[in-house]
Amino acid sequence: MLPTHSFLELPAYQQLQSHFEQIKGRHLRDLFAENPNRFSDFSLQFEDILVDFSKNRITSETTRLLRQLAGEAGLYEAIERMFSGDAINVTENRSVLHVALRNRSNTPILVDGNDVMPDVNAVLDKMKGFSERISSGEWKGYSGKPITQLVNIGIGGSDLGPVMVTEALKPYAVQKDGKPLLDVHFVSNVDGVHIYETLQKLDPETTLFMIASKTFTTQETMSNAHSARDWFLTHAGDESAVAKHFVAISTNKSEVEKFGIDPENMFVFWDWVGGRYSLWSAIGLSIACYIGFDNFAALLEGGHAMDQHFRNTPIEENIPVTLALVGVWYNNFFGAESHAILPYDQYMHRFAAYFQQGDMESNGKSVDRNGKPAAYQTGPVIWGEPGTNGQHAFYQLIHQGTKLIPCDFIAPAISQRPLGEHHNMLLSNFFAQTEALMNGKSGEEVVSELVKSGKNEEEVALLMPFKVFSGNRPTNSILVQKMTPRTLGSLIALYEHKIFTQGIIWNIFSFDQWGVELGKQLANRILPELADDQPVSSHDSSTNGLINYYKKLRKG
Ligand SMILES: O=P(O)(O)OC[C@H]1O[C@@](O)(CO)[C@@H](O)[C@@H]1O
Repeated sequence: MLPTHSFLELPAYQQLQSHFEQIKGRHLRDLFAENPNRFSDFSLQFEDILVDFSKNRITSETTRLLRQLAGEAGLYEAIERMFSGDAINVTENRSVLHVALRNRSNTPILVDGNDVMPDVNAVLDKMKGFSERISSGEWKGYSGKPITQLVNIGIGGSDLGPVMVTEALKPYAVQKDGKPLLDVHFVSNVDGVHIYETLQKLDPETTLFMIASKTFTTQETMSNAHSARDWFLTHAGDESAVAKHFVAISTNKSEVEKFGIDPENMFVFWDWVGGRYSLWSAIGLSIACYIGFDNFAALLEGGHAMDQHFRNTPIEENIPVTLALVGVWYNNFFGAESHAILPYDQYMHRFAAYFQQGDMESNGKSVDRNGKPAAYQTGPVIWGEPGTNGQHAFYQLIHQGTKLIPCDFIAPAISQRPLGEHHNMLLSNFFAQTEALMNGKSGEEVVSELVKSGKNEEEVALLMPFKVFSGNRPTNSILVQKMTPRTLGSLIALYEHKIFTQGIIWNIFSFDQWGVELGKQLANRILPELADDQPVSSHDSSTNGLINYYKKLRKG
């Protein structure tokens, strides 16, 4: 087992507790007033990515103590252990090497004494060749037509990454006659609606299904894959056509063969790739086909550049570590329970959803690496929607609610789709919201506005309390020049390493996910009970009652 610390007993934790008592009441307005260089003192840059963390309730003493906390928690050693291929995923006895998938400098990375890079590069070459055969039209379906529709069938990490990236990089889609060559679809939910609605849009002669599953045993994915295969065969008629329209992406060759996919059409990855960290692997095949392999390679390059930044940059300039530490500050000292990711970029509309799995499946743990219950908060609830939509949905709570919601605002300086004043309007909101959250609006300002608007004394007295904004609500602003494949790759890797850093500080195992097993086990137990209309009594009264009511209702 790893030599591990107890978070609460770290000297820096105890110093941070007293520091918190000293500064928790400081207002950001005052922190900015006392340091005209606050923006430059609390901003970091990586390539074209500017990270402004000055609108956080921190001082230079806060960052000093937080960095000390990271050192005491063994962060530097932990980073080296990950990059060196040590089996840091202890409970599954696996390495954690999504960084190898994008290791474009090809330095050897050893797992059990073997350099994994030749295998990584062989799969990338196979992905390149396949994506080029699809985009050139060389790959033909059973009736001799080229492929124009891709369907990725997967869930969790076998879905969320490809969805997020193909949406975020839609402007980079391979084009034919002025529009995207490929329609890309994603089926994930076991709800029959999902596969049904997708199949309605497909031409079996020109559709290719990618069955993406690390284990190739996930109930949702295998059910959807079989339904897709059945649908396909009703049109194609002949089993031999399957090979032209189904490929598999998995670590499990025997299950792929059992499904009936030719191993030649299998794109492999390895157990040292976590599902939620797998978009860089063959799981990214739909991405590589949709945006072209060169753009997929640029995504990898961006991730690799951030890996090198994370591994080699001193903590004071280290962006993933900085964002991780600021998150620990709110999570463990201010008691914040969630963290909002708010991209001011409609193409990035699935970015927060992606990191719901990335962060919450990694750090949603309550037992530390010594197997002891964690007597402190660990991973936050991750949520978010694109701006400006969120402003019309939940910003009321962020501005005037009783909860502290640390927020990451993300925006590109250059729009992929410039149109009149739209981008300036978007960015004016991006800038205004963090300014408003920081400054708020005082009672005096509210009174003066109300008087100016003609309200009488009684109306002013009535309205004032409801129109005051306390401000002092913390945000990070991440401003990139343009959301290119490289920039997106760096941004994703940035958040991955933030999650890693927080896991080390909280002394938890971030790369297993035992918490997803119980629900699946119980569902597998209940499924056969639903096969007939006999009432059940093997559960608690609620579950029995619900199942029996379902059986009654479904009769119509
Ligand atoms: O890729 P697969 O093996 O089908 O797993 C899908 C998803 O299921 C999990 O919930 C694990 O069971 C996620 O960790 C994973 O990304």
